[in-house]
Amino acid sequence: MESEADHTHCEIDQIEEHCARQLLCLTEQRTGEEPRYTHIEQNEFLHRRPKTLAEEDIAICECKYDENDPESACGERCLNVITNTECTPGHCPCGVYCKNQRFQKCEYAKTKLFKTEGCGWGLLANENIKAGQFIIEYCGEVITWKEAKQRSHTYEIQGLRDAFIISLNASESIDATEKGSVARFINHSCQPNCETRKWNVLGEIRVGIFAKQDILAGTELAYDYNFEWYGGAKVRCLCGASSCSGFLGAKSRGFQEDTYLWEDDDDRYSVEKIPLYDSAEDEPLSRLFKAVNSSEFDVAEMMVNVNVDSEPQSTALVVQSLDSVPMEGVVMEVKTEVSEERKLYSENNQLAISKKNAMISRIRSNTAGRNYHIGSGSMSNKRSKQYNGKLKHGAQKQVDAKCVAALLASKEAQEEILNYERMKNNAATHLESLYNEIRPAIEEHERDSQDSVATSVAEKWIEACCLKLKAEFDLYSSIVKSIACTPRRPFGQAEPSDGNTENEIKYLQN
Ligand SMILES: C[S@@+](CC[C@H](N)C(=O)[O-])C[C@H]1O[C@@H](n2cnc3c(N)ncnc32)[C@H](O)[C@@H]1O
Repeated sequence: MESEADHTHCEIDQIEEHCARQLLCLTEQRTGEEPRYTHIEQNEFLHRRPKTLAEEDIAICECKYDENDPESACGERCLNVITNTECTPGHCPCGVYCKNQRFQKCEYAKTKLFKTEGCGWGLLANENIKAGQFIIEYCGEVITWKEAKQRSHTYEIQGLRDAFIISLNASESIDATEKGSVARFINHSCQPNCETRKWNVLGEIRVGIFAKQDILAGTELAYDYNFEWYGGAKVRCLCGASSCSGFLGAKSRGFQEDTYLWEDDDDRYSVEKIPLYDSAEDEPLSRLFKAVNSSEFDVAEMMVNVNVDSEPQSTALVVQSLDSVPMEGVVMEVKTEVSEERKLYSENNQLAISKKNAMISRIRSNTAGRNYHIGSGSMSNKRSKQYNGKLKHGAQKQVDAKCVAALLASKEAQEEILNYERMKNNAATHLESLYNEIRPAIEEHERDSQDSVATSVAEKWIEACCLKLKAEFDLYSSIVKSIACTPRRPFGQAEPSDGNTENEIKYLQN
């Protein structure tokens, strides 16, 4: 049974931990080492006052404390817990025994900051953590969405490599760049052991990091950022999971629209320093730390090992090239070997195709799990040069119908191809105007981290996509048919002026 004395001990522990963290910040700031930030354990509201809960809005649960049943004092069955709402002190029937004030009382798991290989700083469990356990609150400055966009642009210009802005709700974000809790150091993994959850605490939404599974002391904590990488750098994901999506925020629009990588000139992402894992079995829970037997675990020793003795075991990392990163969305690949001496593929369509795929991707994905966003800062010249000219996997090559038609001897075949091309272009124009029409709706839903795109919007888009795909299919099948059945015009010969040139065979009609 918990007593008042236990509570006092717990508070003293928390104060000690708080002081230790402040000291760490100050020490690091003094020695000029990263990370430099101000440690806070409460969100700071920059554009408004924190909400105060009106008496009538206080959610009071029906729990009754029973000393023989620890779960009775606001455990899993508590109505407030079920609705992700913390009990209000002074109003909970369980009084001091209420276990549902974890954010308010900073009931964090013990964690430890450490230097990773390749991902900057990271956070590890400094005690065994149970599945579902609240680990820490993601604290920072609460700012408007607009301010978040401006800030991330500024950070980008300043050359800040790490992103610390997460989405709080439809119109607000938390920026932990300058001020935050140690949750700001938790790295991303495509196979994470933690997740974020939003809780209503005294009327305000707050973001917590929770364990998805039992986590042994010494294991690096990680959650799936799934963030909206609206602009700025793409960061190659170094989580090492077999299911790794290749990049941080790989599902986001920004990922598909932007084209440069931080790592190109960043020592931190030097790929030869990353250990190579041959198979999923070989893959550790964390790329950096295998699960450590907690009884033998010594954080101090490990910190030394990490900082001093961390020479890489392997000198190679298989890095997926950007070209091979799978994109969501419907793409059509047509391979035609029409001519060696003529360039049949137009790259002008790359941007448009990429944009459409990004759109489809957004419609498909549910935004509920997305946490991060980066403002739509423009790409610096330096960065844009580094990645110029690289094609992304999803941006499939497009057949230049006019070039193909010009190679054919049959005027009828030429006309058919050009006709299908016109239809395809019309469908593309329709899709383009639809994109502009529904864009505000899409963006609005993207900002709302709890919602997904409305079905009516998605249906409209899908219909236009299908029409365009059909038009493309018609065009490409016409090209394939023509190439298979119509002789080519000999190289250097003028284009046929009518359908009866010498070389022509009767064009195969439908
Ligand atoms: C919220 S911060 C995490 C703390 C950060 N590592 C630091 O040193 O302050 C997010 C940044 O960490 C880096 N990062 C996090 N997870 C990563 C991963 N799986 N692969 C590569 N970089 C990662 C990226 O630079 C990202 O923008």
